[in-house]
Amino acid sequence: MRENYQKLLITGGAGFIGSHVVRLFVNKYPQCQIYNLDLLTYAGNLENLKDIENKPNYHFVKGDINDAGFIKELFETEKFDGVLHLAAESHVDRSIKDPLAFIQTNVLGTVNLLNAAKDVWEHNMEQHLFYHISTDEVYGSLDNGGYFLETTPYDPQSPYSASKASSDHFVRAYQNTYKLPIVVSNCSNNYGPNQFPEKLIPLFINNIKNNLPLPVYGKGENVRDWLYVVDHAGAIDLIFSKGKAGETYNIGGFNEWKNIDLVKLLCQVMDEKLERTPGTSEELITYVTDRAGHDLRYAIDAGKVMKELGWQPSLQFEEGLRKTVDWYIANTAWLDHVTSGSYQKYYHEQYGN
Ligand SMILES: Cc1cn([C@H]2C[C@H](O)[C@@H](COP(=O)(O)OP(=O)(O)O[C@H]3O[C@H](CO)[C@@H](O)[C@H](O)[C@H]3O)O2)c(=O)[nH]c1=O
Repeated sequence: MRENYQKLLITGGAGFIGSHVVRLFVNKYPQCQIYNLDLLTYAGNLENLKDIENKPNYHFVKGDINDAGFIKELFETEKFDGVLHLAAESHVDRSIKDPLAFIQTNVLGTVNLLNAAKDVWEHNMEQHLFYHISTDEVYGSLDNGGYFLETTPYDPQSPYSASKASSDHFVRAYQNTYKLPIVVSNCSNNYGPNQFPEKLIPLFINNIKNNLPLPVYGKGENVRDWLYVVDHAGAIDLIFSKGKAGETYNIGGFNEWKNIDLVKLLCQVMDEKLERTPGTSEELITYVTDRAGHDLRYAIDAGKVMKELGWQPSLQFEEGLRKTVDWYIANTAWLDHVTSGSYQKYYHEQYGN
Protein backbone atom coordinates (compact mmCIF):
# COMPACT_ATOMS: atom_id res chain seq x y z
CA MET A 1 0.00 0.00 0.00
CA ARG A 2 1.32 3.49 -0.78
CA GLU A 3 2.17 5.18 2.49
CA ASN A 4 -0.59 7.24 4.10
CA TYR A 5 -3.32 6.23 1.65
CA GLN A 6 -6.61 6.14 3.52
CA LYS A 7 -9.21 5.75 0.81
CA LEU A 8 -9.03 3.76 -2.40
CA LEU A 9 -11.38 3.20 -5.30
CA ILE A 10 -11.33 -0.24 -6.93
CA THR A 11 -13.49 -0.44 -10.06
CA GLY A 12 -14.93 -3.76 -11.18
CA GLY A 13 -14.45 -5.23 -7.72
CA ALA A 14 -17.39 -7.63 -8.01
CA GLY A 15 -15.89 -9.30 -11.06
CA PHE A 16 -13.45 -12.16 -11.25
CA ILE A 17 -10.02 -10.54 -10.82
CA GLY A 18 -11.48 -7.47 -9.09
CA SER A 19 -13.05 -9.50 -6.29
CA HIS A 20 -9.72 -11.14 -5.46
CA VAL A 21 -8.06 -7.72 -5.38
CA VAL A 22 -10.80 -6.24 -3.16
CA ARG A 23 -10.55 -9.17 -0.73
CA LEU A 24 -6.77 -8.84 -0.50
CA PHE A 25 -6.85 -5.08 0.09
CA VAL A 26 -9.74 -5.15 2.60
CA ASN A 27 -8.04 -7.85 4.67
CA LYS A 28 -4.48 -6.62 4.36
CA TYR A 29 -5.11 -2.90 4.90
CA PRO A 30 -7.77 -2.57 7.62
CA GLN A 31 -6.83 1.11 8.15
CA CYS A 32 -7.70 1.94 4.55
CA GLN A 33 -11.27 2.43 3.31
CA ILE A 34 -11.84 0.36 0.18
CA TYR A 35 -14.61 1.47 -2.19
CA ASN A 36 -15.72 -1.15 -4.68
CA LEU A 37 -17.45 0.49 -7.67
CA ASP A 38 -19.23 -2.04 -9.86
CA LEU A 39 -22.20 -1.95 -12.21
CA LEU A 40 -23.01 -5.61 -11.55
CA THR A 41 -23.31 -6.59 -15.18
CA TYR A 42 -23.55 -10.29 -16.04
CA ALA A 43 -19.96 -10.90 -14.87
CA GLY A 44 -20.16 -8.97 -11.58
CA ASN A 45 -21.50 -10.81 -8.58
CA LEU A 46 -21.56 -9.67 -4.94
CA GLU A 47 -21.59 -13.34 -3.91
CA ASN A 48 -17.88 -13.21 -4.76
CA LEU A 49 -17.34 -10.94 -1.73
CA LYS A 50 -19.66 -12.49 0.87
CA ASP A 51 -16.76 -13.18 3.24
CA ILE A 52 -15.70 -9.54 3.50
CA GLU A 53 -18.94 -7.61 2.93
CA ASN A 54 -19.37 -6.74 6.61
CA LYS A 55 -15.83 -5.55 7.23
CA PRO A 56 -15.82 -1.94 8.47
CA ASN A 57 -13.36 -0.78 5.78
CA TYR A 58 -15.36 -2.22 2.85
CA HIS A 59 -17.88 -0.11 0.94
CA PHE A 60 -19.86 -1.08 -2.14
CA VAL A 61 -21.05 1.49 -4.67
CA LYS A 62 -23.24 0.38 -7.55
CA GLY A 63 -22.55 2.57 -10.53
CA ASP A 64 -21.45 2.92 -14.12
CA ILE A 65 -18.05 4.22 -15.21
CA ASN A 66 -19.81 5.42 -18.37
CA ASP A 67 -21.81 7.94 -16.34
CA ALA A 68 -19.33 10.84 -16.35
CA GLY A 69 -21.42 13.05 -14.02
CA PHE A 70 -21.79 10.33 -11.43
CA ILE A 71 -18.07 9.49 -11.58
CA LYS A 72 -17.04 13.11 -11.17
CA GLU A 73 -19.34 13.50 -8.17
CA LEU A 74 -18.05 10.31 -6.59
CA PHE A 75 -14.45 11.54 -6.88
CA GLU A 76 -15.38 14.97 -5.51
CA THR A 77 -17.28 13.53 -2.55
CA GLU A 78 -14.99 10.69 -1.55
CA LYS A 79 -11.59 12.23 -2.33
CA PHE A 80 -9.85 8.94 -3.10
CA ASP A 81 -6.11 8.79 -2.62
CA GLY A 82 -5.69 6.22 -5.37
CA VAL A 83 -7.57 4.20 -7.98
CA LEU A 84 -7.18 0.61 -9.12
CA HIS A 85 -9.14 0.34 -12.36
CA LEU A 86 -10.27 -3.19 -13.24
CA ALA A 87 -13.81 -2.63 -14.55
CA ALA A 88 -13.89 -3.86 -18.15
CA GLU A 89 -15.63 -5.94 -20.74
CA SER A 90 -13.20 -8.83 -20.97
CA HIS A 91 -14.41 -11.65 -23.21
CA VAL A 92 -12.89 -11.77 -26.71
CA ASP A 93 -15.82 -13.67 -28.24
CA ARG A 94 -18.29 -11.07 -26.99
CA SER A 95 -16.08 -8.31 -28.42
CA ILE A 96 -16.28 -9.95 -31.84
CA LYS A 97 -20.10 -9.85 -31.66
CA ASP A 98 -20.43 -6.39 -30.13
CA PRO A 99 -17.29 -4.21 -30.44
CA LEU A 100 -19.10 -1.01 -29.47
CA ALA A 101 -19.85 -2.26 -25.96
CA PHE A 102 -16.10 -2.72 -25.50
CA ILE A 103 -15.27 0.77 -26.76
CA GLN A 104 -17.95 2.18 -24.48
CA THR A 105 -16.80 0.53 -21.26
CA ASN A 106 -13.10 -0.02 -21.82
CA VAL A 107 -12.21 3.18 -23.64
CA LEU A 108 -14.84 5.78 -22.73
CA GLY A 109 -15.33 4.43 -19.20
CA THR A 110 -11.58 4.62 -18.58
CA VAL A 111 -11.44 8.18 -19.93
CA ASN A 112 -14.29 9.20 -17.61
CA LEU A 113 -12.28 7.93 -14.64
CA LEU A 114 -9.12 9.65 -15.88
CA ASN A 115 -10.99 12.95 -16.29
CA ALA A 116 -12.40 12.77 -12.78
CA ALA A 117 -9.01 11.88 -11.31
CA LYS A 118 -7.13 14.68 -13.09
CA ASP A 119 -9.76 17.30 -12.20
CA VAL A 120 -10.17 16.36 -8.55
CA TRP A 121 -6.47 15.70 -7.94
CA GLU A 122 -5.11 18.68 -9.90
CA HIS A 123 -3.72 20.62 -6.90
CA ASN A 124 -1.71 17.76 -5.42
CA MET A 125 -1.40 15.38 -8.35
CA GLU A 126 1.86 13.78 -7.19
CA GLN A 127 0.23 12.44 -4.01
CA HIS A 128 -2.11 10.19 -5.99
CA LEU A 129 -1.89 7.13 -8.21
CA PHE A 130 -4.10 5.81 -11.01
CA TYR A 131 -3.38 2.12 -11.66
CA HIS A 132 -4.77 0.58 -14.85
CA ILE A 133 -5.00 -3.22 -14.85
CA SER A 134 -4.66 -4.43 -18.42
CA THR A 135 -3.95 -7.48 -20.54
CA ASP A 136 -1.05 -9.07 -22.43
CA GLU A 137 -3.33 -9.25 -25.49
CA VAL A 138 -2.40 -5.65 -26.34
CA TYR A 139 0.93 -6.97 -27.65
CA GLY A 140 -0.68 -9.15 -30.33
CA SER A 141 0.18 -12.74 -31.21
CA LEU A 142 3.64 -14.33 -30.93
CA ASP A 143 3.46 -16.75 -33.84
CA ASN A 144 7.25 -17.04 -34.26
CA GLY A 145 8.43 -17.50 -30.68
CA GLY A 146 9.75 -14.99 -28.15
CA TYR A 147 8.13 -13.25 -25.20
CA PHE A 148 6.19 -10.05 -24.63
CA LEU A 149 8.38 -7.50 -22.85
CA GLU A 150 7.24 -4.15 -21.46
CA THR A 151 8.93 -2.60 -24.50
CA THR A 152 7.12 -4.78 -27.07
CA PRO A 153 5.15 -2.54 -29.47
CA TYR A 154 1.39 -2.77 -29.20
CA ASP A 155 -0.28 -4.82 -31.93
CA PRO A 156 -3.82 -5.67 -30.76
CA GLN A 157 -5.73 -8.08 -32.99
CA SER A 158 -9.28 -8.35 -31.59
CA PRO A 159 -11.86 -5.68 -30.76
CA TYR A 160 -11.29 -6.56 -27.08
CA SER A 161 -7.52 -6.12 -27.20
CA ALA A 162 -7.85 -3.01 -29.36
CA SER A 163 -10.10 -1.49 -26.69
CA LYS A 164 -7.66 -2.36 -23.89
CA ALA A 165 -4.70 -1.06 -25.94
CA SER A 166 -6.59 2.16 -26.49
CA SER A 167 -7.35 2.53 -22.78
CA ASP A 168 -3.66 1.89 -21.93
CA HIS A 169 -2.71 4.63 -24.39
CA PHE A 170 -5.19 7.05 -22.82
CA VAL A 171 -3.82 6.32 -19.35
CA ARG A 172 -0.28 7.10 -20.54
CA ALA A 173 -1.49 10.15 -22.46
CA TYR A 174 -2.98 11.56 -19.24
CA GLN A 175 0.35 11.16 -17.54
CA ASN A 176 2.17 12.89 -20.37
CA THR A 177 -0.36 15.66 -20.84
CA TYR A 178 -1.76 16.32 -17.36
CA LYS A 179 1.03 14.81 -15.19
CA LEU A 180 -1.39 12.29 -13.71
CA PRO A 181 0.70 9.66 -11.85
CA ILE A 182 -0.15 6.32 -13.41
CA VAL A 183 1.00 2.73 -13.50
CA VAL A 184 -0.09 -0.02 -15.93
CA SER A 185 0.22 -3.79 -15.69
CA ASN A 186 -0.45 -6.30 -18.45
CA CYS A 187 -1.25 -9.82 -17.34
CA SER A 188 -1.68 -13.20 -19.00
CA ASN A 189 -4.71 -15.54 -18.74
CA ASN A 190 -6.07 -15.86 -15.21
CA TYR A 191 -7.90 -18.83 -13.74
CA GLY A 192 -9.32 -19.66 -10.33
CA PRO A 193 -12.49 -19.30 -8.23
CA ASN A 194 -15.26 -16.90 -9.28
CA GLN A 195 -14.44 -16.73 -12.99
CA PHE A 196 -17.55 -16.44 -15.12
CA PRO A 197 -18.09 -19.65 -17.10
CA GLU A 198 -17.71 -18.13 -20.55
CA LYS A 199 -13.91 -18.34 -20.30
CA LEU A 200 -12.18 -21.60 -21.23
CA ILE A 201 -11.49 -23.20 -17.84
CA PRO A 202 -14.76 -22.52 -15.94
CA LEU A 203 -16.85 -23.08 -19.11
CA PHE A 204 -15.30 -26.50 -19.59
CA ILE A 205 -15.57 -27.41 -15.87
CA ASN A 206 -19.26 -26.57 -16.01
CA ASN A 207 -19.82 -28.43 -19.28
CA ILE A 208 -18.02 -31.54 -18.02
CA LYS A 209 -20.14 -31.46 -14.87
CA ASN A 210 -23.27 -31.32 -17.02
CA ASN A 211 -22.09 -33.70 -19.76
CA LEU A 212 -22.16 -30.97 -22.40
CA PRO A 213 -19.78 -30.75 -25.37
CA LEU A 214 -16.39 -29.05 -24.87
CA PRO A 215 -16.10 -26.68 -27.86
CA VAL A 216 -12.37 -26.51 -28.68
CA TYR A 217 -11.77 -23.76 -31.25
CA GLY A 218 -9.93 -24.82 -34.41
CA LYS A 219 -7.43 -27.58 -33.68
CA GLY A 220 -6.76 -26.53 -30.10
CA GLU A 221 -3.21 -25.50 -31.06
CA ASN A 222 -3.38 -21.98 -29.59
CA VAL A 223 -1.08 -21.29 -26.66
CA ARG A 224 -1.85 -19.27 -23.55
CA ASP A 225 0.14 -18.51 -20.38
CA TRP A 226 -1.93 -19.26 -17.26
CA LEU A 227 -1.71 -17.62 -13.85
CA TYR A 228 -3.70 -18.32 -10.69
CA VAL A 229 -5.86 -15.27 -9.98
CA VAL A 230 -4.72 -14.91 -6.34
CA ASP A 231 -1.14 -14.63 -7.60
CA HIS A 232 -2.24 -11.88 -9.99
CA ALA A 233 -3.89 -10.05 -7.07
CA GLY A 234 -0.60 -10.35 -5.14
CA ALA A 235 1.30 -8.80 -8.04
CA ILE A 236 -1.25 -5.96 -8.24
CA ASP A 237 -0.77 -5.27 -4.52
CA LEU A 238 3.02 -5.11 -4.93
CA ILE A 239 2.82 -2.87 -7.99
CA PHE A 240 0.35 -0.54 -6.29
CA SER A 241 2.54 -0.40 -3.18
CA LYS A 242 6.01 -0.26 -4.63
CA GLY A 243 5.73 0.22 -8.37
CA LYS A 244 7.23 3.34 -9.88
CA ALA A 245 4.77 5.87 -11.29
CA GLY A 246 4.92 5.95 -15.07
CA GLU A 247 6.05 2.33 -15.35
CA THR A 248 4.53 -0.72 -16.99
CA TYR A 249 4.81 -4.19 -15.46
CA ASN A 250 4.13 -7.46 -17.27
CA ILE A 251 2.65 -10.24 -15.15
CA GLY A 252 2.50 -13.91 -16.09
CA GLY A 253 3.22 -17.41 -14.92
CA PHE A 254 5.94 -18.56 -17.35
CA ASN A 255 3.38 -21.33 -17.80
CA GLU A 256 2.48 -21.92 -21.44
CA TRP A 257 -0.12 -24.48 -22.45
CA LYS A 258 -1.57 -25.49 -25.78
CA ASN A 259 -5.35 -25.35 -25.37
CA ILE A 260 -5.86 -29.01 -26.23
CA ASP A 261 -3.23 -30.16 -23.71
CA LEU A 262 -4.79 -28.01 -21.01
CA VAL A 263 -8.27 -29.34 -21.86
CA LYS A 264 -7.04 -32.95 -21.67
CA LEU A 265 -5.44 -32.30 -18.27
CA LEU A 266 -8.64 -30.68 -17.07
CA CYS A 267 -10.62 -33.71 -18.30
CA GLN A 268 -8.35 -36.03 -16.29
CA VAL A 269 -8.72 -33.94 -13.14
CA MET A 270 -12.50 -33.77 -13.58
CA ASP A 271 -12.78 -37.55 -14.08
CA GLU A 272 -10.82 -38.02 -10.87
CA LYS A 273 -12.80 -35.49 -8.84
CA LEU A 274 -16.20 -36.65 -10.11
CA GLU A 275 -15.13 -40.29 -9.75
CA ARG A 276 -15.86 -41.05 -13.39
CA THR A 277 -14.10 -43.70 -15.46
CA PRO A 278 -10.84 -42.26 -16.87
CA GLY A 279 -11.47 -40.97 -20.41
CA THR A 280 -15.14 -40.07 -19.84
CA SER A 281 -14.68 -36.30 -20.03
CA GLU A 282 -12.34 -36.40 -23.04
CA GLU A 283 -15.20 -37.90 -25.04
CA LEU A 284 -16.95 -34.55 -24.72
CA ILE A 285 -14.21 -32.72 -26.68
CA THR A 286 -15.72 -31.29 -29.87
CA TYR A 287 -13.63 -29.36 -32.38
CA VAL A 288 -15.62 -26.34 -33.57
CA THR A 289 -15.10 -23.45 -36.00
CA ASP A 290 -12.18 -21.33 -34.92
CA ARG A 291 -12.58 -17.91 -33.26
CA ALA A 292 -12.30 -15.18 -35.93
CA GLY A 293 -8.76 -13.76 -35.96
CA HIS A 294 -7.74 -16.14 -33.15
CA ASP A 295 -4.34 -15.10 -31.70
CA LEU A 296 -2.03 -18.11 -31.87
CA ARG A 297 0.24 -17.57 -28.88
CA TYR A 298 0.64 -15.29 -25.90
CA ALA A 299 3.81 -15.62 -23.82
CA ILE A 300 4.79 -12.99 -21.35
CA ASP A 301 8.08 -12.23 -19.67
CA ALA A 302 7.34 -11.33 -16.04
CA GLY A 303 11.03 -10.83 -15.24
CA LYS A 304 10.72 -7.15 -14.40
CA VAL A 305 8.06 -7.51 -11.68
CA MET A 306 10.01 -10.47 -10.29
CA LYS A 307 13.40 -8.73 -10.23
CA GLU A 308 12.35 -5.21 -9.31
CA LEU A 309 9.50 -5.92 -6.91
CA GLY A 310 10.27 -9.46 -5.76
CA TRP A 311 7.01 -11.01 -7.00
CA GLN A 312 6.72 -14.77 -7.49
CA PRO A 313 3.68 -16.89 -8.36
CA SER A 314 2.92 -19.15 -5.41
CA LEU A 315 1.15 -22.05 -7.15
CA GLN A 316 2.24 -24.60 -9.73
CA PHE A 317 -0.33 -24.92 -12.52
CA GLU A 318 -1.56 -28.46 -11.76
CA GLU A 319 -2.00 -27.58 -8.10
CA GLY A 320 -3.88 -24.41 -9.03
CA LEU A 321 -6.06 -26.26 -11.51
CA ARG A 322 -7.00 -28.88 -8.91
CA LYS A 323 -7.78 -26.15 -6.39
CA THR A 324 -9.93 -24.42 -8.99
CA VAL A 325 -11.84 -27.58 -9.86
CA ASP A 326 -12.40 -28.26 -6.14
CA TRP A 327 -13.81 -24.76 -5.75
CA TYR A 328 -16.29 -25.10 -8.63
CA ILE A 329 -17.42 -28.51 -7.42
CA ALA A 330 -17.86 -27.22 -3.85
CA ASN A 331 -19.68 -24.11 -5.06
CA THR A 332 -22.39 -25.61 -7.20
CA ALA A 333 -24.86 -22.96 -6.00
CA TRP A 334 -22.60 -20.18 -7.30
CA LEU A 335 -22.22 -21.94 -10.64
CA ASP A 336 -25.94 -22.66 -10.93
CA HIS A 337 -26.74 -19.06 -10.10
CA VAL A 338 -24.45 -17.51 -12.70
CA THR A 339 -25.28 -20.09 -15.35
CA SER A 340 -28.95 -19.28 -15.26
CA GLY A 341 -30.38 -16.37 -17.26
CA SER A 342 -27.88 -14.39 -19.32
CA TYR A 343 -25.31 -17.16 -19.50
CA GLN A 344 -27.81 -19.68 -20.83
CA LYS A 345 -28.98 -17.21 -23.44
CA TYR A 346 -25.39 -16.50 -24.48
CA TYR A 347 -24.42 -20.15 -24.60
CA HIS A 348 -27.41 -21.10 -26.73
CA GLU A 349 -26.77 -18.23 -29.14
CA GLN A 350 -23.13 -19.21 -29.39
CA TYR A 351 -23.33 -22.97 -29.69
CA GLY A 352 -26.98 -23.63 -30.47
CA ASN A 353 -27.55 -26.36 -27.91
C1 LIG B 1 -14.21 -19.92 -24.45
C2 LIG B 1 -13.37 -20.82 -25.30
C3 LIG B 1 -12.04 -20.54 -25.54
N1 LIG B 1 -11.29 -21.35 -26.32
C4 LIG B 1 -9.86 -20.98 -26.54
C5 LIG B 1 -9.63 -19.56 -27.01
C6 LIG B 1 -8.29 -19.22 -26.40
O1 LIG B 1 -7.25 -19.64 -27.25
C7 LIG B 1 -8.26 -19.99 -25.11
C8 LIG B 1 -8.65 -19.19 -23.88
O2 LIG B 1 -9.85 -18.52 -24.20
P1 LIG B 1 -10.55 -17.49 -23.21
O3 LIG B 1 -10.75 -18.18 -21.90
O4 LIG B 1 -11.73 -16.93 -23.89
O5 LIG B 1 -9.41 -16.40 -22.97
P2 LIG B 1 -8.53 -15.49 -24.01
O6 LIG B 1 -9.28 -15.22 -25.25
O7 LIG B 1 -7.19 -16.10 -24.12
O8 LIG B 1 -8.48 -14.14 -23.15
C9 LIG B 1 -8.32 -14.16 -21.73
O9 LIG B 1 -7.01 -13.80 -21.36
C10 LIG B 1 -6.63 -12.46 -21.54
C11 LIG B 1 -5.20 -12.32 -21.09
O10 LIG B 1 -4.37 -12.99 -22.01
C12 LIG B 1 -7.58 -11.53 -20.82
O11 LIG B 1 -7.25 -10.20 -21.06
C13 LIG B 1 -9.00 -11.78 -21.29
O12 LIG B 1 -9.91 -10.98 -20.62
C14 LIG B 1 -9.34 -13.24 -21.06
O13 LIG B 1 -10.62 -13.52 -21.54
O14 LIG B 1 -9.20 -21.07 -25.28
C15 LIG B 1 -11.81 -22.50 -26.88
O15 LIG B 1 -11.10 -23.26 -27.58
N2 LIG B 1 -13.12 -22.80 -26.65
C16 LIG B 1 -13.94 -21.99 -25.89
O16 LIG B 1 -15.15 -22.31 -25.74
